[in-house]
Amino acid sequence: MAKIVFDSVTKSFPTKDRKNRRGREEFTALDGIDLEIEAGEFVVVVGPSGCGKSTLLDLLGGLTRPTSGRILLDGRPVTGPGLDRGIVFQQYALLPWRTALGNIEFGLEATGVPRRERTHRAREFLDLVGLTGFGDRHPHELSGGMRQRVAIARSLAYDPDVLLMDEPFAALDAQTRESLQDELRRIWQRTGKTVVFITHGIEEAVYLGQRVAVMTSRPGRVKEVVPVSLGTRGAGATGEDLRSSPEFARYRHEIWTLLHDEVARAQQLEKEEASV
Ligand SMILES: Nc1ncnc2c1ncn2[C@@H]1O[C@H](COP(=O)(O)OP(=O)(O)OP(=O)(O)O)[C@@H](O)[C@H]1O
Repeated sequence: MAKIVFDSVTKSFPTKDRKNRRGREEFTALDGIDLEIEAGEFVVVVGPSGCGKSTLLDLLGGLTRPTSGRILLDGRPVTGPGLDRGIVFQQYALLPWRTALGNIEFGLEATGVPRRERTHRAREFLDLVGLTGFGDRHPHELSGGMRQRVAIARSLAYDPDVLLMDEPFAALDAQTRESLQDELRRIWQRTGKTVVFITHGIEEAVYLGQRVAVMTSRPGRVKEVVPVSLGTRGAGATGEDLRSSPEFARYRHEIWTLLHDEVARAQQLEKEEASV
């Protein structure tokens, strides 16, 4: 059985809309999501703004429950958050009063790892994300990219099977973003984690994903899942080689085409709502 299964998952929220005040109308954010993710896979989810990407990740993180359908992790329904899933958000969510090392250790405190072992393990993960020597810095003394590295290290330190990432690089400048994409691929290859990664960026999706799930505009459904196989990913290929290859351009175009109508529809919906 797949590591993660979304089985006809629907998520609705109660609405305060004037239009819907009569009956018990609800706002449907996700409608019948079916998606299976294998252990060790890197799956990227793209979709227009407001199509329910974060909601999908929150459900998998156990931060919220589906209205109908099931989400299975290792065959068992997700009923709440757990240490088997690490979450990295767009905003760093680091504790400002703790050092980089202290923030990574924080993730280990809940797991009952003894203090000395915690420090040792935190250093290991600080090294893994390329921050050797920065352990004593506080978040305000680190750049945005470094803070996000700390957030990734913190999520990895307690060794979750699954890493859930909600636009983790969206707030970074282009060069930092690209170098963190490389780091993340390297870490994924080394650790074998299952990664579910959300982004607005088509290039980011093609670069990172083994499969890219394209969602429809609201209510979010999975429109198509595109397997990405970049032959040029072989030994010695740089990020630049990959991004400028014809096959990369082909995938980018395929996903762009799938998204194009959905983005137009999402924008139309927004306009209609603004004029009510
Ligand atoms: N707790 C909530 N209560 C009511 N509506 C919500 C709630 N959470 C999300 N929504 C609505 O559900 C829809 C999907 O939201 P979500 O944040 O999952 O979309 P998204 O695809 O991640 O958007 P973006 O790309 O802009 O971050 C949005 O219209 C949002 O306003």
